[in-house]
Amino acid sequence: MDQRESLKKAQTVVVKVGTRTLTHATGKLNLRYMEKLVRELADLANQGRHVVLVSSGAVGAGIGKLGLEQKPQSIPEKQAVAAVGQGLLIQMYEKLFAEYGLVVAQVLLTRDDFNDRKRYLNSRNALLALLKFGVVPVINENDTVAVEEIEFGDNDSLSALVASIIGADLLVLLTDTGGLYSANPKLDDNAQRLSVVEQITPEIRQLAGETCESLATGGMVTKLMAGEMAAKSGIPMVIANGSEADVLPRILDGEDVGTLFCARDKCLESRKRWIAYGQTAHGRLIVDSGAKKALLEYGKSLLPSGILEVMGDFEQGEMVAIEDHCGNEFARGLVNYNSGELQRIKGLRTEKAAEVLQRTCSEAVHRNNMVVNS
Ligand SMILES: Nc1ncnc2c1ncn2[C@@H]1O[C@H](COP(=O)(O)OP(=O)(O)O)[C@@H](O)[C@H]1O
Ligand SMILES: N[C@@H](CCC(=O)OP(=O)(O)O)C(=O)O
Repeated sequence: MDQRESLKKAQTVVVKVGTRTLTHATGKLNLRYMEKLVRELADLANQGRHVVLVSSGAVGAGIGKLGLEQKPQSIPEKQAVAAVGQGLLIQMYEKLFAEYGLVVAQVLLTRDDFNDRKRYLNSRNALLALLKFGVVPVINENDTVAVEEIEFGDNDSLSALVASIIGADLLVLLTDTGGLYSANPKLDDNAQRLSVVEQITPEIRQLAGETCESLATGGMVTKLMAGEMAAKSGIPMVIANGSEADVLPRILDGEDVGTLFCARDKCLESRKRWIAYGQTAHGRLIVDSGAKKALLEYGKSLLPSGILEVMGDFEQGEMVAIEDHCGNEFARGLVNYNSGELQRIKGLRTEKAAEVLQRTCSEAVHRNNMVVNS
């Protein structure tokens, strides 16, 4: 079936909207746009689809409300401004969705909520329960508590992770350009829109530039990262201009709107998605070329004998990045030893490792707990 045609059947749709589309340059909410967005989402819900909204704009709206000239630089100020803006956003969504008889639920997440598998599954179950009740979850990063170590930093990645954990059928990123262009259309008048991207290759990545807007985060770079995460989770993604008339119904009617990023046929199963995207790496294992080949080409587990260096401080069961000696990460997985133990047995054959630790020794990272880049 044509890739666009297949979008018609999407049952659960995650829509992410960026700051620049939700707020005016003053930081005040763009009410006309919010009304349009809510109307289109409500119409999708009326078609019997489940909709999830990932909405940025808390910092932008907070700036507008407090009459600040620019984005605050310090973390506490940014957190305070987000707390003000998030309230405004949800109040407006509640009012607008209520006009169409829909109930909204505010869901604020941080990266930390996904690190622990139990919390990850709890978040998923809560979101699925909301959808079962016919509620529209309105999700944002919990900016008021998220500091660097536990933040996503951009809602493009957050929306892809949300789509992945609830097993959505489509992710739509609404922004202020008509999709991915051959160059940044804000800077180059000759830039051409790409209609379909089969796979995010290094050439495609090269097209993506930063944002030109001071209130936005990430530009096309983070949108392509989201696309990669979605594709590997088996979910197609569309980037489109949120201001275009009827943009959401047209995408779901299979029209040639925005840029469609196709899903991979071979995608990761749920637990491996959590290993690949839900977790932050607690440490790094630098491995030799033999180990790299065994992992990438022969689908093997990582043995202590292939480890050259152990970096960072981690506990057994935590997620570590696996890198070659040039520092290229090519896999990640849950480690069977803590960092102190691995320091003592790195480079040793299994029998020798057992002698050193005085217990039976096995793989450093078992294949079942590992995801390799493909
Ligand atoms: N190749 C490209 N195609 C389209 N937009 C691009 C490209 N490279 C960079 N951009 C920039 O990405 C911006 C959209 O990202 P961003 O400002 O972060 O929006 P949002 O707030 O919707 O997340 C565009 O306004 C544009 O300036
Ligand atoms: N969580 C932040 C938005 C972060 C973000 O990704 O912004 P954007 O690039 O405008 O989607 C906020 O609500 O202000």
